[in-house]
Amino acid sequence: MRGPNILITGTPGTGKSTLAQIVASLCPKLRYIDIGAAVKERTLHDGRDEEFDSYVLNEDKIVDEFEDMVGVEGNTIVDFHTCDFFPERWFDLVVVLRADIGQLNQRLQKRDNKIDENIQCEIMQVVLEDATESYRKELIMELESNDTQQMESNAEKIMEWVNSR
Ligand SMILES: Nc1ncnc2c1ncn2[C@@H]1O[C@H](COP(=O)(O)OP(=O)(O)O)[C@@H](O)[C@H]1O
Repeated sequence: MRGPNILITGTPGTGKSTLAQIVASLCPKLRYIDIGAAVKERTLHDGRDEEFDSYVLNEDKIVDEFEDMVGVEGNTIVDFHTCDFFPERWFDLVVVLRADIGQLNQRLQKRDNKIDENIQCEIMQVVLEDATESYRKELIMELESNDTQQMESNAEKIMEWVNSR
Protein backbone atom coordinates (compact mmCIF):
# COMPACT_ATOMS: atom_id res chain seq x y z
CA MET A 1 0.00 0.00 0.00
CA ARG A 2 1.33 3.44 -0.83
CA GLY A 3 2.19 5.98 1.89
CA PRO A 4 0.09 9.08 2.52
CA ASN A 5 0.20 12.07 0.18
CA ILE A 6 -0.70 15.63 1.10
CA LEU A 7 -1.41 18.39 -1.41
CA ILE A 8 -0.83 21.95 -0.23
CA THR A 9 -2.59 24.34 -2.59
CA GLY A 10 -3.79 27.94 -2.57
CA THR A 11 -3.29 31.26 -4.32
CA PRO A 12 0.39 32.21 -4.78
CA GLY A 13 1.57 34.03 -1.64
CA THR A 14 -0.74 32.24 0.81
CA GLY A 15 2.27 30.42 2.26
CA LYS A 16 2.23 26.98 0.63
CA SER A 17 5.96 26.43 0.27
CA THR A 18 6.72 27.79 3.74
CA LEU A 19 4.16 25.49 5.36
CA ALA A 20 5.02 22.45 3.24
CA GLN A 21 8.70 22.76 4.12
CA ILE A 22 7.94 23.11 7.83
CA VAL A 23 5.84 19.94 7.72
CA ALA A 24 8.52 18.10 5.70
CA SER A 25 11.15 19.09 8.26
CA LEU A 26 8.95 17.86 11.13
CA CYS A 27 8.18 14.63 9.34
CA PRO A 28 11.28 13.42 7.45
CA LYS A 29 9.44 10.53 5.81
CA LEU A 30 7.44 13.06 3.75
CA ARG A 31 9.29 14.13 0.60
CA TYR A 32 8.63 17.72 -0.44
CA ILE A 33 7.70 18.20 -4.11
CA ASP A 34 7.66 21.73 -5.49
CA ILE A 35 5.70 21.32 -8.73
CA GLY A 36 6.40 24.90 -9.86
CA ALA A 37 10.16 24.33 -9.67
CA ALA A 38 9.86 20.94 -11.40
CA VAL A 39 7.87 22.47 -14.27
CA LYS A 40 10.82 24.76 -15.00
CA GLU A 41 13.71 22.43 -14.20
CA ARG A 42 12.33 19.33 -15.90
CA THR A 43 10.61 21.16 -18.76
CA LEU A 44 7.11 19.93 -17.90
CA HIS A 45 5.63 22.71 -20.01
CA ASP A 46 4.97 23.70 -23.62
CA GLY A 47 6.89 26.96 -23.57
CA ARG A 48 6.04 30.39 -22.23
CA ASP A 49 2.80 32.25 -22.51
CA GLU A 50 4.12 35.79 -22.90
CA GLU A 51 0.71 37.40 -22.38
CA PHE A 52 0.26 35.74 -18.98
CA ASP A 53 3.99 35.75 -18.20
CA SER A 54 3.92 32.10 -17.21
CA TYR A 55 4.71 28.63 -18.49
CA VAL A 56 2.03 26.73 -20.39
CA LEU A 57 1.71 23.70 -18.12
CA ASN A 58 1.85 20.29 -19.73
CA GLU A 59 -0.43 18.56 -17.25
CA ASP A 60 0.08 15.08 -18.72
CA LYS A 61 3.86 15.43 -18.44
CA ILE A 62 3.56 16.59 -14.81
CA VAL A 63 1.35 13.65 -13.87
CA ASP A 64 3.57 11.15 -15.73
CA GLU A 65 6.71 12.59 -14.11
CA PHE A 66 5.39 12.09 -10.57
CA GLU A 67 3.16 9.03 -10.95
CA ASP A 68 5.75 6.62 -9.49
CA MET A 69 6.76 8.87 -6.62
CA VAL A 70 3.28 10.08 -5.63
CA GLY A 71 0.79 7.64 -7.16
CA VAL A 72 2.76 4.45 -6.38
CA GLU A 73 5.19 5.11 -3.48
CA GLY A 74 3.50 7.95 -1.59
CA ASN A 75 4.89 9.73 1.51
CA THR A 76 4.97 13.08 -0.26
CA ILE A 77 3.91 16.64 0.39
CA VAL A 78 3.11 18.34 -2.91
CA ASP A 79 3.07 22.13 -3.31
CA PHE A 80 1.26 23.77 -6.22
CA HIS A 81 -1.18 26.62 -6.81
CA THR A 82 -3.23 24.66 -9.31
CA CYS A 83 -4.95 21.56 -8.01
CA ASP A 84 -7.50 20.43 -10.58
CA PHE A 85 -5.46 18.22 -12.91
CA PHE A 86 -3.85 15.78 -10.48
CA PRO A 87 -5.54 12.38 -10.22
CA GLU A 88 -7.89 12.46 -7.22
CA ARG A 89 -6.51 9.07 -6.10
CA TRP A 90 -3.07 10.66 -5.46
CA PHE A 91 -4.10 12.58 -2.36
CA ASP A 92 -5.33 11.66 1.10
CA LEU A 93 -5.39 15.25 2.35
CA VAL A 94 -5.85 18.46 0.36
CA VAL A 95 -4.92 21.60 2.30
CA VAL A 96 -6.26 24.83 0.79
CA LEU A 97 -4.41 27.79 2.32
CA ARG A 98 -6.20 31.11 2.58
CA ALA A 99 -4.95 34.58 3.48
CA ASP A 100 -6.62 37.93 4.10
CA ILE A 101 -6.37 40.21 1.10
CA GLY A 102 -4.31 42.85 2.96
CA GLN A 103 -1.80 40.22 4.03
CA LEU A 104 -1.60 38.73 0.57
CA ASN A 105 -1.13 42.15 -0.98
CA GLN A 106 1.81 42.90 1.34
CA ARG A 107 3.46 39.57 0.58
CA LEU A 108 2.96 39.85 -3.17
CA GLN A 109 4.23 43.45 -3.25
CA LYS A 110 7.55 42.11 -1.97
CA ARG A 111 7.70 39.53 -4.75
CA ASP A 112 6.25 41.90 -7.31
CA ASN A 113 4.61 39.36 -9.59
CA LYS A 114 1.01 39.22 -10.82
CA ILE A 115 -0.30 41.06 -7.80
CA ASP A 116 -3.74 41.98 -9.19
CA GLU A 117 -4.33 38.59 -10.78
CA ASN A 118 -3.48 36.71 -7.60
CA ILE A 119 -5.55 39.01 -5.40
CA GLN A 120 -8.56 38.50 -7.69
CA CYS A 121 -7.92 34.76 -7.52
CA GLU A 122 -8.06 34.85 -3.70
CA ILE A 123 -11.14 37.11 -3.60
CA MET A 124 -12.96 34.79 -6.02
CA GLN A 125 -11.88 31.70 -4.02
CA VAL A 126 -10.75 30.12 -7.28
CA VAL A 127 -8.46 27.50 -5.73
CA LEU A 128 -10.99 26.53 -3.05
CA GLU A 129 -13.67 26.03 -5.71
CA ASP A 130 -11.31 24.03 -7.93
CA ALA A 131 -10.39 21.85 -4.95
CA THR A 132 -14.06 21.34 -4.06
CA GLU A 133 -14.82 20.28 -7.63
CA SER A 134 -11.79 17.98 -7.88
CA TYR A 135 -11.62 16.19 -4.51
CA ARG A 136 -14.05 14.59 -2.09
CA LYS A 137 -15.20 17.02 0.56
CA GLU A 138 -13.76 14.94 3.41
CA LEU A 139 -10.24 15.27 1.98
CA ILE A 140 -10.24 19.07 2.05
CA MET A 141 -8.85 21.12 4.95
CA GLU A 142 -9.20 24.89 4.46
CA LEU A 143 -6.72 26.78 6.66
CA GLU A 144 -6.10 30.48 7.29
CA SER A 145 -2.47 31.58 7.11
CA ASN A 146 -2.21 35.23 8.11
CA ASP A 147 0.51 35.16 10.75
CA THR A 148 3.22 32.94 12.16
CA GLN A 149 0.94 31.65 14.91
CA GLN A 150 -1.51 30.35 12.31
CA MET A 151 1.39 28.92 10.31
CA GLU A 152 2.53 26.96 13.36
CA SER A 153 -0.96 25.75 14.24
CA ASN A 154 -1.50 24.70 10.60
CA ALA A 155 1.70 22.65 10.72
CA GLU A 156 0.47 21.07 13.97
CA LYS A 157 -2.91 20.20 12.44
CA ILE A 158 -1.23 18.51 9.50
CA MET A 159 1.13 16.62 11.83
CA GLU A 160 -1.87 15.44 13.87
CA TRP A 161 -3.42 14.16 10.65
CA VAL A 162 -0.16 12.37 9.69
CA ASN A 163 0.18 10.83 13.14
CA SER A 164 -3.44 9.66 13.22
CA ARG A 165 -2.95 7.50 10.14
N1 LIG B 1 1.36 32.50 7.91
C1 LIG B 1 2.22 33.43 7.46
N2 LIG B 1 2.40 34.58 8.17
C2 LIG B 1 3.26 35.53 7.73
N3 LIG B 1 4.00 35.43 6.60
C3 LIG B 1 3.86 34.31 5.87
C4 LIG B 1 2.96 33.27 6.26
N4 LIG B 1 3.04 32.27 5.33
C5 LIG B 1 3.93 32.71 4.42
N5 LIG B 1 4.43 33.91 4.73
C6 LIG B 1 5.39 34.71 3.94
O1 LIG B 1 4.73 35.05 2.74
C7 LIG B 1 5.61 34.95 1.63
C8 LIG B 1 5.03 33.94 0.62
O2 LIG B 1 5.08 32.65 1.20
P1 LIG B 1 5.29 31.34 0.31
O3 LIG B 1 5.40 30.20 1.25
O4 LIG B 1 6.38 31.55 -0.69
O5 LIG B 1 3.88 31.30 -0.47
P2 LIG B 1 3.43 30.41 -1.71
O6 LIG B 1 4.29 29.18 -1.73
O7 LIG B 1 1.99 30.11 -1.43
O8 LIG B 1 3.58 31.28 -2.92
C9 LIG B 1 6.97 34.54 2.20
O9 LIG B 1 7.72 35.71 2.36
C10 LIG B 1 6.63 33.92 3.54
O10 LIG B 1 7.66 34.08 4.46
